[in-house]
Amino acid sequence: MGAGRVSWEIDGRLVLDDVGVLAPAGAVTGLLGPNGSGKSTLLRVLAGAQRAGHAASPSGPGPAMTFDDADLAALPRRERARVLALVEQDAGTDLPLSVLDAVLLGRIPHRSLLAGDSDADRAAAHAALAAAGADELGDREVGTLSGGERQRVHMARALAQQPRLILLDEPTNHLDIAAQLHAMRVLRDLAADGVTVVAALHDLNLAASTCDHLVLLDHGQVVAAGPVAEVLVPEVLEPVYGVRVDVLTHPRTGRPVLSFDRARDQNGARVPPGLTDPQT
Ligand SMILES: Nc1ncnc2c1ncn2[C@@H]1O[C@H](COP(=O)(O)OP(=O)(O)OP(=O)(O)O)[C@@H](O)[C@H]1O
Repeated sequence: MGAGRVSWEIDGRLVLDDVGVLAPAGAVTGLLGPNGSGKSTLLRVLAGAQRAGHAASPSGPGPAMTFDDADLAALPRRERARVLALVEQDAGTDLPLSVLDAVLLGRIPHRSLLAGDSDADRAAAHAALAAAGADELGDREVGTLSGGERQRVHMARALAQQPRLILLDEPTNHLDIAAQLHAMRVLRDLAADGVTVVAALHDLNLAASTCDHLVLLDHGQVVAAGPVAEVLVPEVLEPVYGVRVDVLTHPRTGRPVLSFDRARDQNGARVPPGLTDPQT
């Protein structure tokens, strides 16, 4: 996925300031950043689903995001849904909908407008539920599920959509540790099948263990982007998050493992972020 430049204004405030995102195909890209840095807004703008606010200069004309050279925002909704799935944070529903029916919604872009669910649609929905670790929930009503169960169902709906680009907003925030690892495995498998995966994540260690590529936002701007080993370093993270960061190396995987502490000097006084001495 290649992005042009995205600027977005809400209530007169620039919440995305000339943001460009490149997400390699067949890779898991982690979208990182502190609260309010613009991750959810960016994902929704890229998916054409952002309702509040409007595009702003200085981005100027041109597509916000291209996928296989097509301007995704310009695609008709139905066509876009054949390419792209968005898994939103806490996307609740008040409809009395069974889990299976909720997952079958992901099949709509792939069938003719008046057709009902085919056997193939049902098979795809059951396969998606199984892949998301939710195969026992099919008969439940979505509104009765726990947060983690609902999160698996949202993932299953997106998998049933069989997208080539999947955008996920905090896909693991309600999941227990085993389910988190399972969800990230699912994303890695999608990437191995050639799907472009972009996931907003708060857990930097989950990003370290799973992602190939990272984009770090701060105050609506991209402050770092690149391979995991280049972005998850104290010089980049400390000024953005305002904490002290130590980076170790995982003995088995060789990937970074991060430890965090409040930034302090030798006397125990708090120091401005980014000024910690890596020797202490
Ligand atoms: N509907 C809205 N009305 C006003 N401001 C909004 C609206 N939606 C988002 N914002 C503001 O835009 C900024 C970016 O919000 P966004 O939700 O994209 O951040 P985020 O990085 O996803 O945050 P978090 O990690 O807390 O989920 C924030 O300052 C937020 O308050």
